Amino acid sequence: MSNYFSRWNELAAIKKELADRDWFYGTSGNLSIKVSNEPVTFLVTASGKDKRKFTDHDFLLVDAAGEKLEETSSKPSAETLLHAKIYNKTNAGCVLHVHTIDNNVITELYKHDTHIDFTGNEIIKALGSWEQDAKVSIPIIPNVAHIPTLAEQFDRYVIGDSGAILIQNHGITVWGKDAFEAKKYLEAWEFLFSYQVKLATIKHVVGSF
Ligand SMILES: CSCCC(=O)C(=O)COP(=O)(O)O
Ligand SMILES: [Zn+2]
Repeated sequence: MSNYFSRWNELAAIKKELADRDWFYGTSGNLSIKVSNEPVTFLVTASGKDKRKFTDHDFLLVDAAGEKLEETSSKPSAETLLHAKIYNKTNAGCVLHVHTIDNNVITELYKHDTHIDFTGNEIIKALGSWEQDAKVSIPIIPNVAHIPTLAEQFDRYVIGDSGAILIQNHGITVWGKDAFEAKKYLEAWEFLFSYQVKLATIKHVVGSF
Protein backbone atom coordinates (compact mmCIF):
# COMPACT_ATOMS: atom_id res chain seq x y z
CA MET A 1 0.00 0.00 0.00
CA SER A 2 2.93 2.36 0.68
CA ASN A 3 3.89 1.95 -2.98
CA TYR A 4 0.36 3.04 -3.89
CA PHE A 5 0.74 6.31 -1.97
CA SER A 6 4.27 7.07 -3.13
CA ARG A 7 3.23 6.44 -6.75
CA TRP A 8 0.11 8.57 -6.22
CA ASN A 9 2.29 11.47 -5.01
CA GLU A 10 4.73 11.01 -7.88
CA LEU A 11 1.93 11.13 -10.45
CA ALA A 12 0.33 14.13 -8.73
CA ALA A 13 3.67 15.98 -8.96
CA ILE A 14 3.96 15.23 -12.71
CA LYS A 15 0.34 16.28 -13.21
CA LYS A 16 1.11 19.60 -11.50
CA GLU A 17 4.14 20.21 -13.72
CA LEU A 18 2.20 19.47 -16.91
CA ALA A 19 -0.71 21.62 -15.67
CA ASP A 20 1.77 24.46 -15.07
CA ARG A 21 2.76 24.10 -18.71
CA ASP A 22 -0.94 24.39 -19.64
CA TRP A 23 -0.93 21.04 -21.44
CA PHE A 24 -4.44 19.97 -20.29
CA TYR A 25 -6.74 22.00 -22.53
CA GLY A 26 -10.47 21.29 -22.17
CA THR A 27 -10.03 18.28 -19.79
CA SER A 28 -7.82 16.55 -22.39
CA GLY A 29 -4.88 14.37 -21.41
CA ASN A 30 -4.39 11.37 -19.16
CA LEU A 31 -1.52 10.08 -17.05
CA SER A 32 -0.67 6.82 -15.38
CA ILE A 33 1.97 5.20 -13.21
CA LYS A 34 2.59 1.54 -12.51
CA VAL A 35 2.01 0.37 -8.93
CA SER A 36 2.73 -3.37 -9.18
CA ASN A 37 4.14 -5.85 -11.67
CA GLU A 38 2.57 -9.18 -10.74
CA PRO A 39 -0.23 -8.62 -11.21
CA VAL A 40 0.07 -5.43 -13.28
CA THR A 41 -1.80 -2.59 -11.60
CA PHE A 42 -1.52 1.12 -12.27
CA LEU A 43 -2.93 4.43 -11.16
CA VAL A 44 -4.63 6.35 -13.97
CA THR A 45 -6.32 9.75 -14.11
CA ALA A 46 -10.09 9.86 -13.70
CA SER A 47 -11.98 10.53 -16.92
CA GLY A 48 -13.35 13.92 -17.91
CA LYS A 49 -11.87 15.92 -15.06
CA ASP A 50 -10.07 19.23 -15.32
CA LYS A 51 -6.52 17.92 -14.86
CA ARG A 52 -5.38 21.38 -13.71
CA LYS A 53 -7.43 20.89 -10.53
CA PHE A 54 -6.13 18.78 -7.62
CA THR A 55 -8.44 16.52 -5.60
CA ASP A 56 -8.34 13.23 -3.68
CA HIS A 57 -10.15 11.61 -6.62
CA ASP A 58 -7.71 12.48 -9.39
CA PHE A 59 -6.44 8.90 -9.86
CA LEU A 60 -7.81 5.40 -9.48
CA LEU A 61 -6.18 2.01 -9.37
CA VAL A 62 -6.91 -0.30 -12.31
CA ASP A 63 -5.84 -3.79 -13.35
CA ALA A 64 -4.04 -4.96 -16.50
CA ALA A 65 -7.33 -4.81 -18.42
CA GLY A 66 -7.99 -1.24 -17.29
CA GLU A 67 -10.79 -2.28 -14.93
CA LYS A 68 -11.03 -0.34 -11.71
CA LEU A 69 -9.93 -2.00 -8.48
CA GLU A 70 -11.40 0.63 -6.17
CA GLU A 71 -14.92 1.41 -4.98
CA THR A 72 -15.37 4.87 -6.47
CA SER A 73 -17.86 6.74 -8.60
CA SER A 74 -14.97 8.04 -10.75
CA LYS A 75 -14.31 6.35 -14.07
CA PRO A 76 -10.82 5.58 -15.35
CA SER A 77 -9.67 7.62 -18.35
CA ALA A 78 -11.52 6.79 -21.56
CA GLU A 79 -8.05 6.02 -22.97
CA THR A 80 -6.97 3.64 -20.18
CA LEU A 81 -6.67 0.78 -22.69
CA LEU A 82 -3.81 2.63 -24.40
CA HIS A 83 -1.96 2.76 -21.08
CA ALA A 84 -2.78 -0.89 -20.38
CA LYS A 85 -1.39 -1.89 -23.78
CA ILE A 86 1.97 -0.33 -22.84
CA TYR A 87 2.16 -1.84 -19.34
CA ASN A 88 1.19 -5.27 -20.66
CA LYS A 89 3.83 -5.26 -23.41
CA THR A 90 6.77 -3.49 -21.76
CA ASN A 91 8.43 -2.72 -18.44
CA ALA A 92 7.39 0.93 -18.64
CA GLY A 93 6.65 2.56 -15.29
CA CYS A 94 4.82 5.68 -16.44
CA VAL A 95 2.67 6.75 -19.43
CA LEU A 96 1.83 10.37 -20.26
CA HIS A 97 -0.68 11.55 -22.87
CA VAL A 98 -1.23 15.25 -23.66
CA HIS A 99 -2.92 17.26 -26.37
CA THR A 100 -0.93 20.38 -27.26
CA ILE A 101 -1.35 22.80 -30.14
CA ASP A 102 2.12 21.90 -31.43
CA ASN A 103 1.65 18.13 -31.24
CA ASN A 104 -1.61 18.51 -33.19
CA VAL A 105 -0.32 20.99 -35.79
CA ILE A 106 2.74 18.89 -36.54
CA THR A 107 0.55 15.90 -37.47
CA GLU A 108 -1.23 18.18 -39.93
CA LEU A 109 2.10 19.37 -41.36
CA TYR A 110 3.09 15.72 -41.87
CA LYS A 111 -0.37 14.32 -42.59
CA HIS A 112 0.81 12.29 -45.58
CA ASP A 113 3.60 10.65 -43.58
CA THR A 114 3.61 7.61 -41.31
CA HIS A 115 6.33 9.08 -39.09
CA ILE A 116 8.42 12.20 -38.52
CA ASP A 117 12.24 12.17 -38.33
CA PHE A 118 14.22 14.77 -36.43
CA THR A 119 17.93 15.39 -36.62
CA GLY A 120 20.44 18.14 -35.92
CA ASN A 121 19.11 19.32 -32.59
CA GLU A 122 20.89 19.05 -29.23
CA ILE A 123 17.65 18.18 -27.37
CA ILE A 124 17.71 14.79 -29.14
CA LYS A 125 20.21 13.74 -26.45
CA ALA A 126 17.35 13.96 -23.93
CA LEU A 127 15.74 11.12 -25.91
CA GLY A 128 18.83 8.98 -25.28
CA SER A 129 20.60 9.45 -28.65
CA TRP A 130 24.01 10.99 -28.01
CA GLU A 131 25.88 10.25 -31.23
CA GLN A 132 26.78 12.94 -33.81
CA ASP A 133 23.94 13.57 -36.29
CA ALA A 134 21.61 11.27 -34.35
CA LYS A 135 18.15 10.84 -35.84
CA VAL A 136 14.99 10.17 -33.85
CA SER A 137 11.70 9.11 -35.33
CA ILE A 138 8.14 9.15 -34.06
CA PRO A 139 5.22 7.30 -35.69
CA ILE A 140 1.94 9.02 -36.56
CA ILE A 141 -1.19 6.87 -36.43
CA PRO A 142 -4.73 7.81 -37.51
CA ASN A 143 -7.10 8.96 -34.79
CA VAL A 144 -9.90 6.50 -34.16
CA ALA A 145 -12.76 7.13 -31.74
CA HIS A 146 -13.07 3.42 -30.86
CA ILE A 147 -10.35 3.05 -28.21
CA PRO A 148 -9.86 -0.76 -28.51
CA THR A 149 -9.12 -0.19 -32.22
CA LEU A 150 -6.75 2.65 -31.37
CA ALA A 151 -5.04 0.35 -28.86
CA GLU A 152 -4.60 -2.25 -31.64
CA GLN A 153 -3.01 0.45 -33.82
CA PHE A 154 -0.60 1.18 -30.97
CA ASP A 155 0.50 -2.42 -30.86
CA ARG A 156 3.22 -2.43 -33.54
CA TYR A 157 4.86 0.69 -32.09
CA VAL A 158 4.91 -0.46 -28.47
CA ILE A 159 8.22 -2.27 -28.68
CA GLY A 160 10.39 -1.08 -25.82
CA ASP A 161 10.36 0.19 -22.27
CA SER A 162 10.38 3.74 -23.61
CA GLY A 163 8.72 5.19 -26.68
CA ALA A 164 6.29 7.70 -28.12
CA ILE A 165 3.40 7.71 -30.58
CA LEU A 166 1.65 10.67 -32.21
CA ILE A 167 -2.07 10.33 -32.88
CA GLN A 168 -3.28 12.41 -35.83
CA ASN A 169 -4.88 15.68 -34.67
CA HIS A 170 -5.23 14.24 -31.19
CA GLY A 171 -2.05 14.16 -29.12
CA ILE A 172 1.05 12.30 -28.05
CA THR A 173 1.50 9.27 -25.80
CA VAL A 174 4.94 8.85 -24.24
CA TRP A 175 6.21 6.17 -21.91
CA GLY A 176 9.39 5.55 -19.97
CA LYS A 177 10.85 3.34 -17.28
CA ASP A 178 9.69 5.80 -14.61
CA ALA A 179 7.94 9.14 -14.22
CA PHE A 180 11.15 11.18 -14.48
CA GLU A 181 12.07 9.54 -17.78
CA ALA A 182 8.57 9.75 -19.27
CA LYS A 183 8.36 13.48 -18.48
CA LYS A 184 11.85 14.12 -19.86
CA TYR A 185 10.92 12.40 -23.13
CA LEU A 186 7.60 14.22 -23.34
CA GLU A 187 9.32 17.58 -22.92
CA ALA A 188 11.97 16.71 -25.52
CA TRP A 189 9.36 15.66 -28.09
CA GLU A 190 7.29 18.77 -27.46
CA PHE A 191 10.44 20.90 -27.89
CA LEU A 192 11.07 19.28 -31.27
CA PHE A 193 7.44 19.74 -32.40
CA SER A 194 7.39 23.39 -31.35
CA TYR A 195 10.72 24.04 -33.07
CA GLN A 196 9.57 22.41 -36.31
CA VAL A 197 6.17 24.13 -36.34
CA LYS A 198 7.77 27.55 -35.72
CA LEU A 199 10.43 26.94 -38.36
CA ALA A 200 7.82 25.87 -40.92
CA THR A 201 5.73 28.96 -40.14
CA ILE A 202 8.70 31.32 -40.50
CA LYS A 203 9.77 29.66 -43.75
CA HIS A 204 6.21 29.92 -45.11
CA VAL A 205 5.87 33.62 -44.15
CA VAL A 206 9.35 34.61 -45.34
CA GLY A 207 8.88 32.57 -48.51
CA SER A 208 5.68 34.43 -49.34
CA PHE A 209 7.34 37.88 -49.29
C1 LIG B 1 -11.62 16.09 -23.85
S1 LIG B 1 -10.48 15.51 -25.01
C2 LIG B 1 -11.19 13.95 -25.55
C3 LIG B 1 -10.76 12.74 -24.74
C4 LIG B 1 -9.27 12.62 -24.76
O1 LIG B 1 -8.69 12.49 -25.84
C5 LIG B 1 -8.48 12.73 -23.56
O2 LIG B 1 -7.26 12.74 -23.63
C6 LIG B 1 -9.11 12.84 -22.22
O3 LIG B 1 -9.94 11.77 -21.92
P1 LIG B 1 -10.09 11.29 -20.38
O4 LIG B 1 -11.20 10.29 -20.43
O5 LIG B 1 -8.78 10.72 -19.98
O6 LIG B 1 -10.43 12.50 -19.55
ZN1 LIG C 1 -6.53 12.15 -25.67
